[in-house]
Parts: sequence; structure tokens; C-alpha cells
Amino acid sequence: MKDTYGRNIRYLRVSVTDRCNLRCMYCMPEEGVCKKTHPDMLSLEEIYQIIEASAEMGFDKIRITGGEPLVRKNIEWLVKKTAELEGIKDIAMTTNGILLAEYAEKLKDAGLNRVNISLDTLDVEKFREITRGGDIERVLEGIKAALNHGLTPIKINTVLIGGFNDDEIEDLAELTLNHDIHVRFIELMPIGHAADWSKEKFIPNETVLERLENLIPLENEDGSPARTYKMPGAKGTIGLINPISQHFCNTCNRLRLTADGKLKPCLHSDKEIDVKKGLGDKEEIKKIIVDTIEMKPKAHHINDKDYKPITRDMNNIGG
Ligand SMILES: Nc1nc2c(ncn2[C@@H]2O[C@H](COP(=O)(O)OP(=O)(O)OP(=O)(O)O)[C@@H](O)[C@H]2O)c(=O)[nH]1
Ligand SMILES: C[S@@+](CC[C@H](N)C(=O)[O-])C[C@H]1O[C@@H](n2cnc3c(N)ncnc32)[C@H](O)[C@@H]1O
Ligand code: SF4
Ligand code: SF4
Repeated sequence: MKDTYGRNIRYLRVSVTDRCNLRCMYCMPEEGVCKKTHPDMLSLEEIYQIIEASAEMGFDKIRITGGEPLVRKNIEWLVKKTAELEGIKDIAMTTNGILLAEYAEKLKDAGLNRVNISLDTLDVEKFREITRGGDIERVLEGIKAALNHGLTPIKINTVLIGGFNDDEIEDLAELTLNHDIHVRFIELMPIGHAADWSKEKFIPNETVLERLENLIPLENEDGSPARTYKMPGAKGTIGLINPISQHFCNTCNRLRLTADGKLKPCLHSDKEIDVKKGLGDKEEIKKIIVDTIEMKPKAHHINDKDYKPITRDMNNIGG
């Protein structure tokens, strides 16, 4: 369905939990999330009802995200049911990779096409620092398992953090030389409790272009926010996701569903509609989806002088 600005909205990002087994400094508070009472969070069956309604409205790309989607019990059931829906062309997951070695085969069998895996550094200690305790070895095992089980193309998501990982741009980019993986540098967005920290550490992705010489521009993938390049002779690609310096709102094609049942027209807006009231009535869910699409703003306002970052943390929305 087209929105007010003529954009075709066909991509639903589904956050299946706000919990996580890591605590990335830019994403969620150290103490984690307060345990929501069960009725606040959607069951997998309820999430499926919303995905099914969206598929009937022409949504053809579904992303399962979180928090960490692999901490949600029985997540492969949702993947399987979604993959069986007519019209769904792409079903992907964004994960921190910690549990991926364990889940890759099950997810592939359930019908997941591919995974995007977050990895901000290649250094064991720096990884522990930014994730507040994570073990990078498990992520590397997860990436290998995803490759072995064909959850491809594999995209590595690296949030660029000034003074933390900008010294690793070349090393991360070189992963694409010998492996068919896609490394994407993402500009740090000011959001939730870490908004001020993120503003301080922000560096534009222009830095990547300055540091990696001879990058060859490629055609961008349909429906993805990344601008795509290749190092000469590389097997994989480099992507730049520039939500701040060169936002891609004019091609925005997505809605977000939060784990507590809110549909969001835009990542950077506090506006949301409670979809729980439509559960059990597919036509009502479709009406709520239409209302959310009609609320989509033309663009975010992060660069406005008086912009106030939204209050939800990223783990609450799914990225
Ligand atoms: N501002 C903004 N950032 C987004 C949007 N969609 C994704 N991102 C950010 O882009 C980064 C990568 O997101 P992913 O979850 O891997 O999803 P994706 O980039 O749509 O995935 P592909 O379909 O594989 O290109 C994360 O930091 C997201 O927060 C969006 O609509 N607006
Ligand atoms: C919120 S996480 C959820 C999925 C999973 N736990 C993971 O980390 O991949 C989704 C994506 O959002 C990115 N992200 C989180 N906070 C961000 C921020 N402040 N700015 C830019 N990207 C962010 C993460 O790096 C990750 O790639
Ligand atoms: S970015 Fe992903 S892995 Fe890191 S804290 Fe947020 S939800 Fe967890
Ligand atoms: S900031 Fe909002 S309008 Fe812009 S691309 Fe992201 S979700 Fe779409």
C-alpha cells in the first residue's frame, strides 16, 4: 500500500522480545528491562495474526528482530508459519549471533532465508566492553554456522562509534575480501537512554569512504537502507547505512511492530498505535495497519535544532 508520500510500504520489522543476552551500550541500559507482565507482551500466535494480515495487504518482506530474537522460546515456529504465507518473498532475522550456532540449522529448516549479524569490533576485549560482557567467540561460531547452513547472504552490522571502532574500519572491511559476506557500517543514532552518549560518539559514514580507497559503487539492493560498494577483487560488499548524514526516508518502505503490540510508523517518532485491540479480527488489524501507514512522516527530524530523541530504547523497537 502507498503512503501519503507515494512510498510503497511492504516491509514489516517485527520485534519479538525486548529482552537480550547482551547489553550494548548504545542500545539498552545495563540493568536490562523490567519484566513485563505476560498480558503486555504479544504471544507468538498474536504476532503471527499481525504478520498474516500484513501479508494479505501486500507486505512481502518480514524481519524478525528484538531485543535478541533468539532468546524468544519457540521462535522457529513463527519463522515456519511466516515462511508458509503466500506472498512473503523475504524472511530475515537480525541477531547478535550469540545463540546462532545452536539455532542456524533449525531456522533454515523452518524457512528463514538469511541473517544480519551485529558485530562492532573484532577485538575480544572491546567486544566484551561494548556489549557489557559478551563473548565474541560465540558470535564468530554463529557466523560460521549461518554460512554452513546457507542463511545467506550474510550481512554484518557494525555501528560506527567514534574513538571505539573507527580504528578497525579497514580490518572489518577486509572481511569481505575472501568471504561472501557483506559488512555494513551504520551511523550511530541518538535514541532512548543512550541518546546523549550516541551524539558524543557519532561519526559520519563519510569517514569510511575516506579511509577505504578505490571502493566501487554498486547498485543498491531493492528495499534495503544501505548504499552498496565493493573493494576491488572482493567476494563480498561494503554497505553504508547513513540515517543521520544522508537519510533514506524518501525510500522508506517499512512499519515496525513492537513486542508489546504497538505499530510504529517511524523509528524516530514516539507515535504508535496499539494493535492489541484488533487481535482476533483480521479486518480490524488491517484497518490499524492502514492507519499506521497513513501516519508515516515524510522524514525524521533528528538534525533539527530542537529535536528530542524518542524515549523508547532501541531494544524495545528492533532497530
Ligand atoms: N533510521 C532508520 N534506520 C533503520 C531503518 N531500518 C533499519 N535501520 C537501521 O539499519 C541498521 C540495520 O538494520 P537491519 O535490522 O540489519 O535491517 P535492514 O538494514 O533493513 O536489512 P536488509 O534488508 O538486509 O538491508 C540498524 O541499525 C537499524 O536500526 C529505518 O527505517 N530507519
Ligand atoms: C536493536 S538490535 C536487535 C537485534 C539483535 N539483538 C542485534 O543486535 O542484531 C538491531 C540493530 O540495531 C542496531 N542498533 C541498536 N542501537 C543502535 C543505535 N543507537 N544506532 C544505530 N544502530 C543501532 C544494532 O547494532 C543492530 O544491528
Ligand atoms: S543491539 Fe541487539 S544485542 Fe545489542 S543490546 Fe541491543 S538488542 Fe541486544
Ligand atoms: S527514520 Fe522513519 S521515515 Fe526515515 S527511514 Fe527510518 S522509519 Fe522511515
